[in-house]
Amino acid sequence: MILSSTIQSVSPTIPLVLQPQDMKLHSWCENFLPINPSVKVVTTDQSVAGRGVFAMDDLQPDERICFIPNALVFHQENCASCFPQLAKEISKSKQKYGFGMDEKKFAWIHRLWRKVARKTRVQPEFYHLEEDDLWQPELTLYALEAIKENHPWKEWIDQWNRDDPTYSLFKKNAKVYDEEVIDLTAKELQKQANYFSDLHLKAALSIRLGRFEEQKQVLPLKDDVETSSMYSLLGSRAGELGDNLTGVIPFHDMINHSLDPNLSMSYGQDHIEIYANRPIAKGQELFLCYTEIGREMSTSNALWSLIQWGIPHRKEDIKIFDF
Ligand SMILES: C[S@@+](CC[C@H](N)C(=O)[O-])C[C@H]1O[C@@H](n2cnc3c(N)ncnc32)[C@H](O)[C@@H]1O
Repeated sequence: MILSSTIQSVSPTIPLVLQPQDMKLHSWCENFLPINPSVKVVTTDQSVAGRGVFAMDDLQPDERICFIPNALVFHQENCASCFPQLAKEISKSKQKYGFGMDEKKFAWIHRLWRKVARKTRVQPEFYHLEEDDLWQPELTLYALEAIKENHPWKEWIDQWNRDDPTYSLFKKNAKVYDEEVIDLTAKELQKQANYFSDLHLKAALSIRLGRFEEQKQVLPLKDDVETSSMYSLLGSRAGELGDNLTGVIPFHDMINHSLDPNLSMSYGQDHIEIYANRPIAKGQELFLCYTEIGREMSTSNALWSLIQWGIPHRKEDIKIFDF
């Protein structure tokens, strides 16, 4: 994986070739959403992340890349109408949990956070688990259900992928007390972003795993590798879509991140559109900026981006040093 969140890939010398899994994914997308015939999802070393979306022909500014009907977006509301039984179970679990009722239940995570704060001098935000924080475990349950039920989303979900140290940790279904594996993961992450201290990385990983454990006490998630892998995959693909609505947008989720993106998005009443915001030459990779913060990237955003999305940023792209 190349550590280049801001560098646009140059026109490749080797022609881009679609692998069989790329063709499968592409035909799934084309079945459901209009995509510009000049762009393709390609698995290639020329992508910043092993797979991305590329221009197979020159694209003009404002040219539409794809049109995604809201009904296809994998978010809590659409999932609840596709899987009403599971939606009922989720809602019952939330009611049973009773947010804010039993603060003592999570005293252990507050203790952990205090320890982290003492060691790193980072003041972690102390917050109690709220209903809005449950999008990741909730969408995990729906994604696993879609696979089980062979829902039309399955073919797309089967292609979800990420390749970074945090994902490896979740693929082992590691726990917050597995210090050795957390240590090793922090070392791997440090190779990608050596401006973070070992302690910061370990703290961030522990908080991430701790929060997952906390969420597992609210929703009926299994304690297995399939569940924790899906949870981590979702974390790297989902975005906030509106009030209490988070989701994964088909095709959009195949586009990699850059702080200097060549694509922009617009939101209609019932659809989302992605279009080129400048001329894009044949062979270039297409990019969106995942963070609204864009060029105002701070150290805490960079740490979050590394842990949650698996995306390292260059030190020179960090403009605000908030720890
Ligand atoms: C929404 S997906 C993008 C498509 C992804 N490459 C794929 O093959 O499915 C987000 C994942 O892509 C990778 N990624 C995206 N942008 C990246 C970048 N600029 N540098 C490194 N990895 C990136 C990260 O692993 C992240 O978890």
